[in-house]
Amino acid sequence: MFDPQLQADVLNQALPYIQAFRGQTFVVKYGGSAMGNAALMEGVIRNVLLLQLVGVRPILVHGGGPEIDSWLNKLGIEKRTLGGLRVTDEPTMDVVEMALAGRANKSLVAEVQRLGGRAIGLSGRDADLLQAVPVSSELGRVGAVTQVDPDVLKVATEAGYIPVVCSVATDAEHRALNVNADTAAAAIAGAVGASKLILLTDTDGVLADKDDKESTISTLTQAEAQSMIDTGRADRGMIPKLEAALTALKHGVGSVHMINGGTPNGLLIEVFTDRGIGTMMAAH
Ligand SMILES: Nc1ncnc2c1ncn2[C@@H]1O[C@H](COP(=O)(O)OP(=O)(O)O)[C@@H](O)[C@H]1O
Ligand SMILES: CC(=O)N[C@@H](CCC(=O)OP(=O)(O)O)C(=O)O
Repeated sequence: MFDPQLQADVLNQALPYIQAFRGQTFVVKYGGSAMGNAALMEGVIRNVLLLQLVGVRPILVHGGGPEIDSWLNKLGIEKRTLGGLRVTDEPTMDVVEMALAGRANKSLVAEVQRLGGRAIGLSGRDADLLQAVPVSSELGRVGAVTQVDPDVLKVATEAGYIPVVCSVATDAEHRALNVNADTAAAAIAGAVGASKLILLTDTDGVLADKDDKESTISTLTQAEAQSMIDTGRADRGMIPKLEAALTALKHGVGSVHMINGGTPNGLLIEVFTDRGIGTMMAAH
């Protein structure tokens, strides 16, 4: 039942967090695995809008692995991955860009607008936001970020827009490269001086045992994260996530949070209460 006293208490308890985070930039990475359901997406975007209204500058970076997979499938192009990254030949790169910069980006922009916010959709190729070089010949058009030009993000956030960024980057010849979205989010978080990088995915955080959904690690040190990668306790999508977290912390981001995009109000719980959910990695 609606309890006005309880509702007022909740708002009141958020005061110290709102005071602490006002004016700070948070990069929120929304993974394709947690983007599939319209009701969940609405919940996440409402939380992002609330963050902005209490003075945080949110930047939304998104993936769209399942969206890419479904278009590859329709076009009869085989999917291959290596170490959690998509092997990206030229036809695959076309599909990646169409799916990420097109469908995935615009559906998030539309959702922000529908819920009363102002969003500007960007690809890493816009304003040279994400510059990259090919990682290896084996991976084809997969890019490693070499430089971020955060200017356009600054202009947009200062004007009250929520930037919605997809992880397609530009190479030196102005051609597209496919960057893992966690990697892109970490590079952006470092370049804009974000205080938090929040990765929303489809597990409750980093699992000590990847086959046991109940084994979420609440606090992970950088050494433990490295060891999970080295010993194979993290695989597939979790490897780029842990590597991204380590990169972000190295570049001055205050903390990295990995939470389930499907937990109702998960973002608000993580940011505005001391009962964090998911996995937190701090700089020290
Ligand atoms: N130790 C681990 N803890 C949590 N998830 C793990 C772990 N190792 C592998 N994974 C896998 O990583 C997946 C998340 O990565 P991914 O599918 O790329 O998500 P997103 O689209 O959110 O980036 C999980 O669904 C899980 O299958
Ligand atoms: C190089 C590489 O693997 N790029 C990713 C980019 C999208 C992504 O990262 O999406 P999620 O966040 O949903 O996993 C891909 O092609 O799937």
